[in-house]
Amino acid sequence: METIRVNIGKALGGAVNEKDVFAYAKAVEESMVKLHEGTGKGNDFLGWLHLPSSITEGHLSEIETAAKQLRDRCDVVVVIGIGGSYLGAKAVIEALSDSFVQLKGSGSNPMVLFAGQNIGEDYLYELLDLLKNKSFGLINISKSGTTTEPAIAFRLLKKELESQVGEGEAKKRIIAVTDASRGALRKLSDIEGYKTFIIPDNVGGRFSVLTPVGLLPIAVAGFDIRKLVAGAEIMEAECGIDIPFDKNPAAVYAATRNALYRAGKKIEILVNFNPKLHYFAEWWKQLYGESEGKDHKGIFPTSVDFTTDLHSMGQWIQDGERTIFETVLSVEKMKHNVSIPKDEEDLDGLNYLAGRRVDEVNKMAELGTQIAHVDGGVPNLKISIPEISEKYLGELIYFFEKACGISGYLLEVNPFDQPGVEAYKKNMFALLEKPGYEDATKAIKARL
Ligand SMILES: O=P(O)(O)OC[C@H]1O[C@H](O)[C@H](O)[C@@H](O)[C@@H]1O
Repeated sequence: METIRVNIGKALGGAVNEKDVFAYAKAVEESMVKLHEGTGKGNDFLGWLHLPSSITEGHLSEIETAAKQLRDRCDVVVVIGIGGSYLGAKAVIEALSDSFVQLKGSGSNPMVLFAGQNIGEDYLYELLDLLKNKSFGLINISKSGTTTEPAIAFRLLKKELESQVGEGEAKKRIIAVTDASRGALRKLSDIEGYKTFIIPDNVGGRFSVLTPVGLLPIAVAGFDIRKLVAGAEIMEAECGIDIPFDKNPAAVYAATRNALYRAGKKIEILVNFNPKLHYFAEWWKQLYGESEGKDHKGIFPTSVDFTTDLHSMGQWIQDGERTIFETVLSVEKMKHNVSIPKDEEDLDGLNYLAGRRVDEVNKMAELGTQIAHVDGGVPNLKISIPEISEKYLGELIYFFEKACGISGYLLEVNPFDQPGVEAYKKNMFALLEKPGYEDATKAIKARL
């Protein structure tokens, strides 16, 4: 059976060698045990570990039925959420969709839009303006149920929806995904009688794409959540505790990036040569950034879209400070076939490419870049993806989650909390004079 594959060959021979990676084998094994026995830091957030294999038929059917309810009633569905309540669905939908879906439409599928992932006033104005002539519904996602950005978006969109279709019909077009009992969104949903899905207590936001947080919007967009989960289940087995170090992709990836970090490679760049994976990298950045960046430690996760960014960031990567390494998401097979046409005049000098596929040019750009960057002192890991499909995206999701858990323990941090995120929120609430923040308001205003 074909699966995604990790190749670390081009990461070795410079800053680290095979011995340095294998030196992590024992620590990786210990990290695995901590994850599987629940004895490590943050062990009340390990629900994601067996999520793919424990999702029931009944649960998937319930999600599909709710998705159908929205699909039948709405031309547009706005998914409201931020961070882990946004990026997984956005990543998968973007990867699987036609690049011009918003202009072409998507057959019988509703258009899926996002809100609550920023506090852009113009963004919200323009969205509300668009929705005025549309039959729309809402999926409101917040694990805590108290996050400011989605709460503002929901208040605005709910009002617009109710004024368009009335309160009764609006209730049928709103689905909430939130905590079982806590938070403002839970309270509101119970009072209004919205259909709700629960985010399990033991699954943190950035590990929640395989819960209704990701699965419901993905199903609404018309994609096969069963294949996504089945792909994740394949990697749950392939990255299992019983798979030896050198055969276990999550173990090898976690060990290699930690070996590189210890050798001074402080920045990991997730590279794609396929614009459909742009948001997959955004999802990955939250996963690794929030999991590892703490106690004044952690690889800084960043991303580039090639070849686009070879014409902007390429110079820095080739020639800047040697503190970086790259992890390339390499998609093997394209969905479509476009060949370069012959031109009699050949003024652009491209006839040497006539009859060859655009993807062949892209693949040579990828190979040429790998050789150039390795020559320039940038270690290069490669993750081969047979094609972009639900199955392989599911595999990628679980692979990265498992490697992240292992890697966080190798770094000796708690990979499952994010205390640092609260600092800006406290200041923002104090500056906005939120009730309960009176002392903080006084203190922060004195500093301005
Ligand atoms: O789902 P929510 O509770 O609304 O949280 C949404 C996001 O915002 C928080 O500030 C955290 O940093 C993220 O880990 C989380 O995914």
